[in-house]
Amino acid sequence: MLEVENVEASYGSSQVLFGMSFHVNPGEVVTLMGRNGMGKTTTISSVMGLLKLKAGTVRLNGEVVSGLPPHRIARLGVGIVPEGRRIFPNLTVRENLLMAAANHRKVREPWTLNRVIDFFPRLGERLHNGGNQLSGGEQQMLAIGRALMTNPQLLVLDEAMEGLAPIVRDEIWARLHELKKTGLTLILVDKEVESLAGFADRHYIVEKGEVVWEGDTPRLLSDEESRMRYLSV
Ligand SMILES: Nc1ncnc2c1ncn2[C@@H]1O[C@H](COP(=O)(O)OP(=O)(O)OP(=O)(O)O)[C@@H](O)[C@H]1O
Repeated sequence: MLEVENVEASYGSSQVLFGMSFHVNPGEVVTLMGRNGMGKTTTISSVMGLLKLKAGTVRLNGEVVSGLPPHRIARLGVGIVPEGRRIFPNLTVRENLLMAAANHRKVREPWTLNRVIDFFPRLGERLHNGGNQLSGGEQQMLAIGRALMTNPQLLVLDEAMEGLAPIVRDEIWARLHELKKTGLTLILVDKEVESLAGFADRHYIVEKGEVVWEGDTPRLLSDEESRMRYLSV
């Protein structure tokens, strides 16, 4: 579904991605792991069209999308739950959700306001609260709900569990399991090997702007040396 090939990208004169390559098959859950500052978020920005590539290609369903503006890539069905959530603090929960609503690919059972509220009942209780009146967990649910309202075929979550209490994380993991069951393709950027291993199919470890390790979950769990080398802090 998604192929990222030899992507190079910079912020001004400082290069961050040096030949980033990975792929995601339809229905898969894939992680990008790695320590802080290694280029995971920059990789996501490159996929979303938020950063001009110096080299390399991004393909979605076989078609080159690198070079397209972000709104075109979003219309093709790539949804994002960005690092830091970025919900609109001055809009209500309902407004945050409705402003994202789109079904450009004409999916048969689209995500709607009611479906998102059924999925996250807590958002239903907070529908008329402002984005700035929500707890961290509720904000994260809203960020996921908002991305679902775009009816993505590929959903990217960047550090979705960051700063959340364990009980809230469990609640959100349970929802992500439900999304996986629907066949939605997911990319998770995260650092928590334990929770990711129980959920994802394959993993890529990013270091200094390139993939230095890849493998499925059993391989990740058995390769303690690589986990220590690339992921321990
Ligand atoms: N907007 C920016 N302008 C300049 N440099 C940036 C910008 N965003 C990120 N960087 C730098 O690019 C490098 C990669 O950052 P990136 O956010 O992609 O890493 P990451 O692996 O996602 O880490 P984290 O988990 O901390 O978000 C870092 O050195 C960072 O300081």
